[in-house]
Amino acid sequence: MTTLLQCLSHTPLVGHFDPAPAVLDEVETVIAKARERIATFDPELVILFSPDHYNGFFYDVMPSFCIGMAAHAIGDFGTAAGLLSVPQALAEQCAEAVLADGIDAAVSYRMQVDHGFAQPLEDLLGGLQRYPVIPVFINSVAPPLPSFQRARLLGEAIGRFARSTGKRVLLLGSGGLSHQPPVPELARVEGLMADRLKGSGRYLPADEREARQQRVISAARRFVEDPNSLHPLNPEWDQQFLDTLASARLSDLDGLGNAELSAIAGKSTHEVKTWVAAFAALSAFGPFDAFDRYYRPIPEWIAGYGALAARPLA
Ligand SMILES: O=C(O)/C=C/c1cccc(O)c1O
Ligand SMILES: [Fe+2]
Repeated sequence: MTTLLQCLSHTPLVGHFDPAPAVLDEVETVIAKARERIATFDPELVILFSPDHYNGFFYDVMPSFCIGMAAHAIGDFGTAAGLLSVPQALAEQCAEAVLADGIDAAVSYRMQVDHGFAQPLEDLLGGLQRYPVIPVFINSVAPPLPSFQRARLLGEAIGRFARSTGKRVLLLGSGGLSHQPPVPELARVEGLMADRLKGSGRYLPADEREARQQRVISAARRFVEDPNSLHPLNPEWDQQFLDTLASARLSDLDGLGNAELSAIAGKSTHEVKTWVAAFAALSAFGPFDAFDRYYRPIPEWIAGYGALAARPLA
């Protein structure tokens, strides 16, 4: 097998405000199984699609897509901090191939990433540096957002590159499903917060970082008591989305507009474009089989929480 895919929701609330032990056990079992499968696959290259949450990408320059040539994680919410092991020459070849294929992704030689990248690297791979990883950012929170179609085409281009390497490639998608945590919006803030979103938030003072995290934890507590205190989770849409991916109907999502998705499932649901890109990359290897599907709405984590694996048909 030359490729394996694992998509998984992330949430920085893990360990800060957890669901009941039975739910936690269930999720840990799902993650442990995925981790074991990945260890057996023993990837030579990992390509990780993830969003950011105004920790590394800001409105000074906000790309739709960015491929990391080097990257470091900030360690927000207690996730791992430090350098990722990015194979620079291979990442450069990836960017060349993607641009030659018609997708104008930005590149970064100093990509700053948050829990969106760090959590799957820790939980699924065992750390930031365990395997060589090319990080691929998809803007999922800062309008104007890329469309489902562009995310799919990005994924297909990266998949063609991945296939051309001849390596055992693990494709990871991090984020989603339905959710809307209290991420600030440029159109709704002014003064210091607007300035933070425009770039001064790249190096937050410790007290502001702490206050920011506490705001999210408090919002989660309120959300459990009152599901309308944030945009409600949408298990029905989440399950349909998983059906769409599992049955390889990725282009069915092309017609779903960004405003429509926000209204149906919440403004951070655009993170599912990381899953679409990962599945599109897998599709470049031919027909695939999706398996080990998991889903549960977990309000404590402000997440329609899911997992789905896939591999090429034999
Ligand atoms: O505030 C943030 O940085 C993001 C929080 C969050 C909460 C729940 C689910 C997610 O995907 C998040 O990124
Ligand atoms: Fe997120």
